Amino acid sequence: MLANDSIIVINAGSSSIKFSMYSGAALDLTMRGKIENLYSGVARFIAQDAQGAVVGANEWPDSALTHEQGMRFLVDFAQSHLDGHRVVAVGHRIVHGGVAYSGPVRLNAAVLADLEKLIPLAPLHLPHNLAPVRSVLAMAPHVPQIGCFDTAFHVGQPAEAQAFALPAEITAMGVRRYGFHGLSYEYIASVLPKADAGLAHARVIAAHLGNGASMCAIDAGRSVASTMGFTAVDGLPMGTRCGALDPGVVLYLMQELGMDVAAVQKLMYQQSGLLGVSGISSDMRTLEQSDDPRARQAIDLMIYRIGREMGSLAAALGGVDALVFSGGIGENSVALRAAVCRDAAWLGVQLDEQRNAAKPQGIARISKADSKVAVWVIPANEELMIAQHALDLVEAA
Ligand SMILES: Nc1ncnc2c1ncn2[C@@H]1O[C@H](COP(=O)(O)OP(=O)(O)O)[C@@H](O)[C@H]1O
Ligand SMILES: CC(=O)OP(=O)(O)O
Ligand SMILES: [Mg+2]
Repeated sequence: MLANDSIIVINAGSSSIKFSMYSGAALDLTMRGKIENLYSGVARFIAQDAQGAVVGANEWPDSALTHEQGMRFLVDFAQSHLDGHRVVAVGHRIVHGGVAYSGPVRLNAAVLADLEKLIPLAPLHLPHNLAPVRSVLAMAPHVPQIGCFDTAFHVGQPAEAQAFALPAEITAMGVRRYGFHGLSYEYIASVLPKADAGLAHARVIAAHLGNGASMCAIDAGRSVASTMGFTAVDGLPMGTRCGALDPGVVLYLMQELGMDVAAVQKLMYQQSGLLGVSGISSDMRTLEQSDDPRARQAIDLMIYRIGREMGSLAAALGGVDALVFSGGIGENSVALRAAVCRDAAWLGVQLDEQRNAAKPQGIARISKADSKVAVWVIPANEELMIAQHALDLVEAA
């Protein structure tokens, strides 16, 4: 990697597209940008250079911007802001790798065809993850594209953490728990020991709370359990996803209410969670500002379910030494962190209310000095993990 050689990273989430450009062998962040609020209200774009100066901004009022429209805008923007940088690789976050893809991989037509078969396992994400790969393949076929999987970090989980109690032949078909947000957890596991060397072998519960939300039990840097399972609809209630649901509900919806597969999928992925319970919004900021009791009810349900999952993950770990908040909600919602920590007092969590309320920027400890469980805020950085994996693969080639 020469100083002007750059890796572009694309992270297409369910409600946002983030992109970053890293340059030189040290992977210095040279530009980053984000379009958020896709499909709802006012979509916003902002891009910043290495110093944090705004180099681009846009707004799409009331237009319900799609991933495709967003990507088209970002490609145009990136091309006109390359500023002498040579793109040596494009790294992508790919939500599901299924059984076959357990580590970063060079993407080509054959791999794409394979991954397309996994779309039913991640209908809200995979089509948006794969579309930009195809566009870049068509525009610049010689540029290596690297896929990094959200499922990969969880591959080494104990067998019982991965298994459903289903007949063995169904399990053998790949119907098992995978876990997601793995790039986020991998980043957390990599930086936590740098923030506190005493936590290198710790039992950690990490909560990635964004539009998609999950929690992960990490033992000495390795994933041992996750709240997400076969798909990213399991576990916590999210912006628009219901999270864990008695499977009998699905049968009832189909048998008694006559809903077909598409309707049930839409209900579980797009009409539930914070949006469904509140009837107002999937956006935590909007709900926190509302005085409608249904907004409170939706937030309280999320907090309750985080607390329940914390108990479950603590059991998987045999105890807890640290709790980490990440993702748009985890990094920014002072009130949610306070409520979650109050509910987790039984585990030995003691939040420092002042540090929590100080809205920490960057990696910060927010628990009291004598808290048995250290509480940290670690801003999600899936993009850096992707850039590192892409660099490793390009250099190994
Ligand atoms: N200051 C804030 N206070 C509370 N919630 C916030 C704040 N900023 C962002 N959020 C919430 O974070 C969520 C989006 O998380 P993010 O990780 O950016 O999404 P994605 O999963 O699409 O990457 C939204 O619910 C948003 O309301
Ligand atoms: C896996 C997942 O839920 O991703 P996101 O948070 O980007 O929706
Ligand atoms: Mg996210």
